[in-house]
Amino acid sequence: MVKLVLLRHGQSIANKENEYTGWTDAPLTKKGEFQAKEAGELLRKTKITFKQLHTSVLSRAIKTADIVLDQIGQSNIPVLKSWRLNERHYGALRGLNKNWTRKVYGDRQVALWRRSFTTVPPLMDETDNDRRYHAYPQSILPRAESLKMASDRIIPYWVDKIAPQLLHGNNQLIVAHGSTLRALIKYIEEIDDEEIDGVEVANGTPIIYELDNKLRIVKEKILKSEHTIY
Ligand SMILES: O=C(O)[C@@H](CO)OP(=O)(O)O
Repeated sequence: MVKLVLLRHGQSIANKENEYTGWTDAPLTKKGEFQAKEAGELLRKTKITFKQLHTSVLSRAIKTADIVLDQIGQSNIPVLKSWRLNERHYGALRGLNKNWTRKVYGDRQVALWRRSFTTVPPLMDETDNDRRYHAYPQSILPRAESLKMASDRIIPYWVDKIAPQLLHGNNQLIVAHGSTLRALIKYIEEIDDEEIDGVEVANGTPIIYELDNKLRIVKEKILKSEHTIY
């Protein structure tokens, strides 16, 4: 049985400040580094050997991945980084405090922005002018994304880079972001559009799937530590 592990990065400075983050490159806090280390320790005990690690181009995920690989003694494996695994783009909301937006726009609007499948946050005027995206045409870079839009750029990555590896029996580790992982969980577990708003992914908490040769779930386990907070 092949194994797929999903892991959300440790706490970032923006998580700590309760700010919308998306593609903002917020670094890990000390607590975030600790959570990554703890996730690595939990994974080491499973003795899973990975063939590849997939992550985004955002430093909170890359740093978490580095810490985990070090902890599990597998820093030698290939690490693939793709903007397709970036967090969902929060558009003009990024940098704003979530509680402040609740006061100004109301709980219902904030719940839609944060957890609905199709609601698009307010657009930024321009796409991100950051050199890590310069190789891509403006037309494919978002100015804000619903979870559905994020899913539409994440699933092709799954189909091209992850599923073929799993079908060859190669265990895969994905270190990414709350909504990137919600999109993948929705796809893997075939969760309805209306039900996905109830799915939360905690920082630094590995989710292990055992999959059969058609990539159907045989077993799922969440490795919680005593510090896991949803
Ligand atoms: O701000 C963000 O980018 C995400 C993840 O931290 O937050 P939320 O839980 O609101 O989708």
